Amino acid sequence: MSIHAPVITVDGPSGAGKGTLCMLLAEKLGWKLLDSGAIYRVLALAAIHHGVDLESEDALVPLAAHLDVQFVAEGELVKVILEGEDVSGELRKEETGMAASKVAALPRVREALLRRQRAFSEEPGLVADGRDMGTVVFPQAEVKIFLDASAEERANRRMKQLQQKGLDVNFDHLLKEIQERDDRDRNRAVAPLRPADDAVVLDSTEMSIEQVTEQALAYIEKILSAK
Ligand SMILES: Nc1ncnc2c1ncn2[C@@H]1O[C@H](COP(=O)(O)OP(=O)(O)OP(=O)(O)O)[C@@H](O)[C@H]1O
Ligand SMILES: Nc1ccn([C@@H]2O[C@H](COP(=O)(O)O)[C@@H](O)[C@H]2O)c(=O)n1
Repeated sequence: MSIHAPVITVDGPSGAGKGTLCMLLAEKLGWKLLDSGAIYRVLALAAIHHGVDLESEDALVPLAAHLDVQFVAEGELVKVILEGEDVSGELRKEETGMAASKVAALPRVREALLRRQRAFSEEPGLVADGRDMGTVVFPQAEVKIFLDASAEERANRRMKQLQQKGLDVNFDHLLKEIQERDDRDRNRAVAPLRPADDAVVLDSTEMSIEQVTEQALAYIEKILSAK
């Protein structure tokens, strides 16, 4: 029997649909949600605002350890406040994701953010979205899902998402950025993006959001009812 609050981890590459799936799962189960990518993105923004080099591990570690950030729920949305400033818009930009993947490649930076991520785990349970949730942050998680999709499909989804925000985007440029970020996330020395040994892999390339949610829920129910 587990002595900690139950955790469901959802890892995978950028644009696979992790955030969408995690939000729906957390809503259905009434569990907490951790968007760990947002923490790396906030750190990257803090570094940029303070003129800190994104590759300087020595300068980034204290910034990570004392990150002054609040996630404020406002209806369906979460406002992100960094050092008193609302950075919610800036946070979701593609360039912020790219900067986040640079700071996320540094081992001591990841170490400095571990406790902050684990603190999200509380009753009745947590749905954790990221790259290393099942392998490093919550290795004891009851359910581990690795959500994948082809790079082309992910770029296509991102393009539609940005177009809905009224932005003019180029598919080839987005695909190149996604591949560059994947490459950095998969090949870094610490906590590289990969499925945990005990994760189920869901390939969502040909699946709708509803189909992904249905399959994930069926898997979660199967595992949790057997515990
Ligand atoms: N199965 C799906 N079919 C079509 N579109 C999808 C699917 N899942 C998610 N999407 C859409 O793809 C876009 C990216 O999804 P989402 O933000 O959930 O991905 P993510 O894996 O969390 O990405 P990131 O790691 O970069 O934050 C969103 O616009 C979302 O609505
Ligand atoms: N557990 C995690 C989560 C994220 N990252 C890095 O942050 C970048 C941004 O993540 P998004 O999910 O918000 O797109 C991502 O590319 C990773 O480099 C991470 O390393 N570990």
